[in-house]
Amino acid sequence: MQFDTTEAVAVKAAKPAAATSPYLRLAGIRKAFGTGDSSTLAIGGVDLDVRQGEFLGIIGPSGCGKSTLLQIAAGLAAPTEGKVSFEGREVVAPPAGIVYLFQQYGKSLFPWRTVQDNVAFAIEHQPGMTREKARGESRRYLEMVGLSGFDRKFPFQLSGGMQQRVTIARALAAKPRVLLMDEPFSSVDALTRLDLHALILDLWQQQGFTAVLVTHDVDEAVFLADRVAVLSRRPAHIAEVVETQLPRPRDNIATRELPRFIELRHHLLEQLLRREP
Ligand SMILES: Nc1ncnc2c1ncn2[C@@H]1O[C@H](COP(=O)(O)OP(=O)(O)OP(=O)(O)O)[C@@H](O)[C@H]1O
Repeated sequence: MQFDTTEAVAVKAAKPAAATSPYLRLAGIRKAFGTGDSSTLAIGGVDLDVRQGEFLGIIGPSGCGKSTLLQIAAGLAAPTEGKVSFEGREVVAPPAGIVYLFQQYGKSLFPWRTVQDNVAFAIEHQPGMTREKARGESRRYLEMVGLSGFDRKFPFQLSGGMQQRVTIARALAAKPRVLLMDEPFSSVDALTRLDLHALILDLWQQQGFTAVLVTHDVDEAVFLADRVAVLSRRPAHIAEVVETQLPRPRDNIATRELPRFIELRHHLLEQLLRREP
C-alpha cells in the first residue's frame, strides 16, 4: 500500500504557530549505558518537540530505547548528550507539571495503603494539605476513573484493570500538565485495554494535559494519538513522525474501521516489522 503523506504535510503547515511552538523539547538526545568496550548506545540522537495539548504516541522495536527516552523526557534519567527543555526551562530533575505513569501498576501501588490513600499520596505532602482534604480530593479522582465506592479497598482486592485506574487517578491528582505513559496498558487483558483507551481519551479531553504514550502496540498508538513518532532500532533515532488525522471523538469500534486507520496501521506495522532485528 502506498502511504500518502502530502495531506499530513499540508495540515502541519496550516496549524497556527502557537500550536507548534516548543513545549517539551528533546534536542540532540544521546544516551549510552556503561563505558568503554562494554558500553551500550541506547539512543543515538533524537530531536523531538512535543506540542502543548497534543496526544503523541511513540512506537519502536523492542529494546530500541523507548523507555529510556521517556525517562529522559521526565527528568528521571540524564542524557549523555543533548538537552530536554520544558516550557522553556532546561530539565535536569523531574519538573513540577510532568507526571510519569509506569507500566507495572502492581509495583507502583503501595499494598499497605487503601486505594484512596494511594491516590492521596500524590497530594498529601502539598503545603496546606491535610490527610482528610487529600482523601476528599482522592475520592474525586477515583470517581473520574470510575472507581467510586472502592476508596477503602486495598489494591489486592481490585482487578488489574482497576489497579491501573488507581494509578491513573493518582497521576491525575498530581494535576499533570504533561502525562508521560510507559506502556501503561500492556499488562491488562484486551477488553480492559479498550476500556482504558476510552478512559484515557476522555480524561485527556476533559483535563487538557499533554499526553505522551510509549507503546509496542501500533493499533493503540494510532487510535489514541494525534501524531505517532516511530523510533528506529537501537541506537534509536526518529525514523518518522506521522499525523494520524483521525476524527475525534474516537470510538473503539468505528474509528478502527476507518480506511485511514487501516492505512496507518498497515504503514506503521510495515515500518516496525522491517525494523525488528
Ligand atoms: N540501566 C541500564 N543499564 C544498562 N543498559 C540499559 C539500562 N536501561 C536500559 N538499558 C539498555 O538500553 C537499551 C534500551 O532499553 P529501553 O528499556 O529503553 O528499551 P525499550 O525500547 O523501552 O524496550 P522494550 O520495548 O523491550 O520495553 C536496551 O538495550 C537496554 O538493555
